[in-house]
Parts: sequence; structure tokens; C-alpha cells
Amino acid sequence: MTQLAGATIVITGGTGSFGRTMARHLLTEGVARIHIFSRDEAKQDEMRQQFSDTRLRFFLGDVRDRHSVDSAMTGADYAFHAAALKQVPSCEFFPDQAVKTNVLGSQNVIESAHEHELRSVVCLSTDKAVYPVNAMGMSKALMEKTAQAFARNHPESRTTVSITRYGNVMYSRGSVIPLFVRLIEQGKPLTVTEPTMTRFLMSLDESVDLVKHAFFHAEPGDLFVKKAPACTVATLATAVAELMGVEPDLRKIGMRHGEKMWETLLSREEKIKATDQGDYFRVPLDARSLDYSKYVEDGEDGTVTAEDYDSDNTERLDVEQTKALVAALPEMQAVLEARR
Ligand SMILES: O=c1ccn([C@@H]2O[C@H](COP(=O)(O)OP(=O)(O)O[C@H]3O[C@H](CO)[C@H](O)[C@H](O)[C@H]3O)[C@@H](O)[C@H]2O)c(=O)[nH]1
Repeated sequence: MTQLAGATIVITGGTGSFGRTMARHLLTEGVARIHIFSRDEAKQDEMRQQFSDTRLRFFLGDVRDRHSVDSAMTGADYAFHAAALKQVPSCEFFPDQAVKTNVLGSQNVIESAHEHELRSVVCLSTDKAVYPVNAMGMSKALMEKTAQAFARNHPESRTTVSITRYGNVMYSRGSVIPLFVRLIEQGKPLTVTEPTMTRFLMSLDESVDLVKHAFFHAEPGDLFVKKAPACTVATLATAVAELMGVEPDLRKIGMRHGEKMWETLLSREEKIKATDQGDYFRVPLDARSLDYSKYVEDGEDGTVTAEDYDSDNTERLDVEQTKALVAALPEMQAVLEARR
């Protein structure tokens, strides 16, 4: 039985917004130690001072460097693997860097966890890994395959490797909501790429809940997604403007490189295999072997009629509902407070 109390947990990419939020949750669950593994010494120092908790240990390293990963895994029970290159544009320009961090780095994390006999590793992926059109999504799709192949090829391992996928985290660094807020504060029109484009909406706390759900419920190779509502970018821009008490002034700028009109959390092939767990979908590992003749005789039924689970066919929020979600974000509350 997996339990957090008394455990030692590694968080790769531990100084990022996910890592910091997860660390806060874990500290309230009575963990013995948290190994924060990341590349940036300045962010580590900042986090060390902010948290000021002796249960945090900081490990400087890079997932590309297996030796540095090993040092963080030593003595640990569980790992949350959040280290990644996640910016779409930078991965477009440097896809080799995305492969090194997101694919080979993830393999290092999984293999090191296995060799150090951790009980569980949850790998964080993204909706952009489904039918990927950009290098960030493609490298995350390969990370998922790496995790699933490990589970398939190592049934004897003590380490349960699982995957979570989630969509846009509202108010994350560099994302569109803080941009809209800035534009409104500067009295500028809101730059909307394509008004009808849809995105899933999720809070940082919900992403932590999803990862914890995977942690407690995963069988080797499982993939979990959290059901989430979505809205169009025009709705989002209007909601932010109305919350800030200004007349929405939207300017259409056109789609950016590597963007899709909607994002997909589960392909129809995955959806047909998924079990509905209330707030979550669980997709079990496809454990079929490399036995091709069996493949042909024993194919999947039902795939043809199934639908993807995407930001176009999930629950669609209107302006009022979107305002309620955005208004609940602590960052937005601080902005609204400052304008009062
Ligand atoms: O000026 C802008 C900028 C964005 N958008 C739109 O707003 C939506 C959300 O855009 P974000 O930039 O917030 O999010 P993305 O879906 O493009 O991707 C974001 O989330 C990803 C994780 O899934 C990566 O972290 C990525 O680098 C990050 O930009 C998109 O439909 C986008 O077209 C606008 O309308 N106007």
C-alpha cells in the first residue's frame, strides 16, 4: 500500500510551479523528506528560503545526467517526474534538446528509480502529446511510450511507473491569462489568436490532485487524465476583461506556429479502453506482446465508433462560468484586490 507519511519523495523539476505546489501538499501529509531535483541553483536557493523546512533536500543536477539523478534517488521511496522542456516555441527551434530532456532524461529517471527500488514514479505529460503537431508534444508522447515500454518489459520491477496527462494550467508562467491581465492593465486590446479555439482549463491544485490520484491508484503503465471543462479563447478573454471591470476589446491575431484548434486528452483508441473513475479516466497499459500474428487475429473492436476526449467535446463553459473559475485563482484574486 502506497502511503506518503514517513516517505522520502523525489520531485524532478522540483522548483517549478508544479514542484512547489506538490511540495507544499506533501509537507502537510507528514512525509519524512522531499528531494528537490533541478538545474537552477538560484531557484533552489529561493525555494529553500521560502519553505525553510529541514525536510527539503536540494539536489542540483539534470535529468540528462544519470549520475546526478542517481544521487537524488538514493534512499527515496517515490518520485514525481515533472522536469521537462515544456515551452512549445523553444522545442520547435531545438527539438534535439526536447529529445534529450523529455525522452532520454525521462528514461534516466525511470531506470534510476527502478535500480534504486523506488515503489512508484509518476511521469507528468500533457494533452499536447496526443496527436502531437509540435516537438514539445512529440517528445512528451515519446516519454509516455518510454514509461509504458518500461512497464511492459519489466513486470518484475518493484517500481510502478505511471503517467498523468493534463491540459493548460490557468495562470501558469507565460500563459495567456497573465498576458490578458497585463494587456488590460496597459489599456491595450486583448490579442486573441483565433476566437473559436478551445483549451481545457485546470488549476495547479487540480494538477497536483491528479498526480496524487495516479500515485495512489496506478498499476504499472497506467495513464490517468482528469476530466476538465474547456472554453474558447474569446470566452476566456471576455471573462478576464469583465472580471477586471473593463469593456472586452478583442483583436484577432491569428494562430501561432505549432498550435491546434483544440487539444485532446484521450484519443478514441485510449478512450475505448479507459475506465471512468468519476473525476478521472484511467487507461490501462496495452500489454499485448510483440506477437504480430496474435495482433491480427485479436484486434480491438469498437475503436471505429469511439470519440476522442477533447476540448471541443468536453463540458463547454460560457463567460459567466469561466469568470467563476478564473476569479477563484489566487493570482487573479491578488490582481482584483490591487485594483480595488
Ligand atoms: O496572445 C495570445 C496568446 C495565446 N492565445 C491563445 O490562448 C490559448 C492558450 O495559450 P497559452 O499560451 O496559455 O497555452 P498553450 O496552449 O499555447 O500552451 C501552453 O501550455 C503548454 C502546456 O500544455 C506549454 O507550457 C506551452 O509552452 C504553453 O504556452 C491558446 O488557444 C492560444 O492560441 C491567445 O488567444 N492570445
